[in-house]
Amino acid sequence: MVPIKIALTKGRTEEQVLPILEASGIDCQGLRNKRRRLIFKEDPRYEIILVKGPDVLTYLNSGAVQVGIVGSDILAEQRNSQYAMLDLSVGKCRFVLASTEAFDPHQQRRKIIATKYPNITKDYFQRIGEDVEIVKIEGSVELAPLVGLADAIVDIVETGNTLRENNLRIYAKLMQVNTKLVVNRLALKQFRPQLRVLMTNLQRADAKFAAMNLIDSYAK
Ligand SMILES: Nc1ncnc2c1ncn2[C@@H]1O[C@H](COP(=O)(O)OP(=O)(O)OP(=O)(O)O)[C@@H](O)[C@H]1O
Ligand SMILES: O=P(O)(O)OC[C@H]1O[C@H](OP(=O)(O)OP(=O)(O)O)[C@H](O)[C@@H]1O
Repeated sequence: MVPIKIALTKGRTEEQVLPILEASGIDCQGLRNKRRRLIFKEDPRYEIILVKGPDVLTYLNSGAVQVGIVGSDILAEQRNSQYAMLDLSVGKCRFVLASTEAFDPHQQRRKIIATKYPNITKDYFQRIGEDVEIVKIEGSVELAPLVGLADAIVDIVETGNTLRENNLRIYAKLMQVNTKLVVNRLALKQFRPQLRVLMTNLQRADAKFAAMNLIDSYAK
């Protein structure tokens, strides 16, 4: 049987999804002890490759992989047209507009907004009918309004710690984010029975984790 190829986003997503992959019955020994390896074939049903988030759709669209596991922030930013088939309960956070106390959301001057996500930012300001200048930066986004690079930022917030520790506050909530399983359109036909098994098992494993996390969060 030809294995299904899965592009898994390296880093935070990989760490959060790994227990779900294992609980779904996929052999992840290799991923657990990966060192610098990037391809994992321990489970004969799957070939898992580790890629940067923004590259997941490049692999998926080219047909190099059939399945991608990636944050909905990246899918929205890249205006994905493949099928996001499964919502996982991990990677949950949200997009916000944030800045210092001194920021005036109604300022007359055209605002400068710093972000890692220019399309999401553009779409948001278009929706509310405001023309802004967007400055794309690659990380530590919270710095931008503190050092005068921008008036405000559009970024991801999970716990709110990064905003708090940098004396920033939220001015608007844009959208929710979570990790998704995306499937290449062609693969849906070619790998239908195998994809059914993968998705059913993942959904079940994810539901179990979500329930356990819910109980833990209430029991704290
Ligand atoms: N603070 C957060 N809490 C929860 N999920 C997050 C958070 N930040 C990012 N994510 C989600 O996890 C994915 C991966 O985040 P990660 O921080 O590993 O990526 P990155 O910062 O873009 O990558 P890199 O560190 O390689 O530049 C994001 O695409 C998003 O879906
Ligand atoms: O609300 P919190 O729980 O504090 O999480 C929010 C932070 O997490 C992300 O940054 P990341 O850790 O990916 O670092 P980066 O600055 O390199 O993007 C995001 O860009 C925020 O800075």
